[in-house]
Amino acid sequence: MKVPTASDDKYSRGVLGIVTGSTDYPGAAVIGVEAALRTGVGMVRYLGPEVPTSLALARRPEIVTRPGRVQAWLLGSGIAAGARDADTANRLTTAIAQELPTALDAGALGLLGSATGPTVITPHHGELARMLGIDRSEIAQDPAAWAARAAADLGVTVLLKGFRTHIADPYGSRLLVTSATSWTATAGTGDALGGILGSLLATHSAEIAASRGALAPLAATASVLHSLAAERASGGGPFTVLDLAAELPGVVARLLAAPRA
Ligand SMILES: NC(=O)C1=CN([C@@H]2O[C@H](COP(=O)(O)OP(=O)(O)OC[C@H]3O[C@@H](n4cnc5c(N)ncnc54)[C@H](OP(=O)(O)O)[C@@H]3O)[C@@H](O)[C@H]2O)[C@@H](O)CC1
Ligand SMILES: Nc1ncnc2c1ncn2[C@@H]1O[C@H](COP(=O)(O)OP(=O)(O)O)[C@@H](O)[C@H]1O
Repeated sequence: MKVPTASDDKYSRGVLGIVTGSTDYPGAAVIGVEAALRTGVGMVRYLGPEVPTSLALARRPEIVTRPGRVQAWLLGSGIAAGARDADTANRLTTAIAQELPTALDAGALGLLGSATGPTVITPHHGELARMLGIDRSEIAQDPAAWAARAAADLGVTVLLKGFRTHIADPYGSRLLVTSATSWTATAGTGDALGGILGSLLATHSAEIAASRGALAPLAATASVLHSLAAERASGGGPFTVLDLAAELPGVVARLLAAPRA
């Protein structure tokens, strides 16, 4: 995690561009924006249709909803692959063409073929099965092996979600994050993970530019932050996604204060 210094400003810390949410799934935009801001980023530029834009602004007036320079992108949560409006399709292709560090989720996973920049994909088992043209049960039998194979075949960093989250990259990194609580299996928690990951990509764009090998540890860090925030939000019982997001600043502070091994 990157700690701001006295010489930083909102731009030097990193700006995250977010193209998520739709008229059908506006909540995904709100969740991703909330999680990104609470993980710590210089600025969020949210670009989307009117309904999710209004909802995101109502919850988080600090976001900027005009296009402009960013250091990383989070694309696709809450966007149905087959039902993109022309503006959304245009925003997605424009973002991908910039070749910046990018997290591809949900409805943007199908754009992987045009993503030539440093890319992390964040599928659940059903989405990875669809991408690879295999049955979901095959992935469930050996998710670590399928994450590794997808990373090698697709040439990107893979974060395969589930109770166990497997992270693999084409350069040999293999990381595993086990969820602290299965109360996390609730709608929208994946959208929050996207926001956390996007925030880390934006604040570490220089490290990623120096080496795409930086993506896997950042993806694992996002997953750890997500799991710890879920554990705190849960306290042994159910929680909502915004409860998880509310725990993120405390989780970050606690990890930064912990002595390093
Ligand atoms: N508040 C909001 O705005 C929210 C918006 N959201 C947005 O909704 C959109 C659709 O996302 P989605 O994951 O619900 O459906 P989709 O990718 O079409 O998968 C369909 C098939 O895949 C499987 N499958 C599904 N989940 C699985 C799993 N965890 N692990 C394993 N397999 C799984 C299952 O297949 P089956 O069981 O039928 O074989 C299922 O029928 C997406 O844009 C997302 O961001 C959500 O985040 C919720 C909150
Ligand atoms: N049984 C489980 N126990 C703990 N965590 C889980 C479990 N199932 C899924 N998760 C986590 O919950 C999140 C679900 O993400 P996703 O499937 O994309 O859902 P959504 O699209 O509704 O946000 C992921 O972070 C995943 O790792």
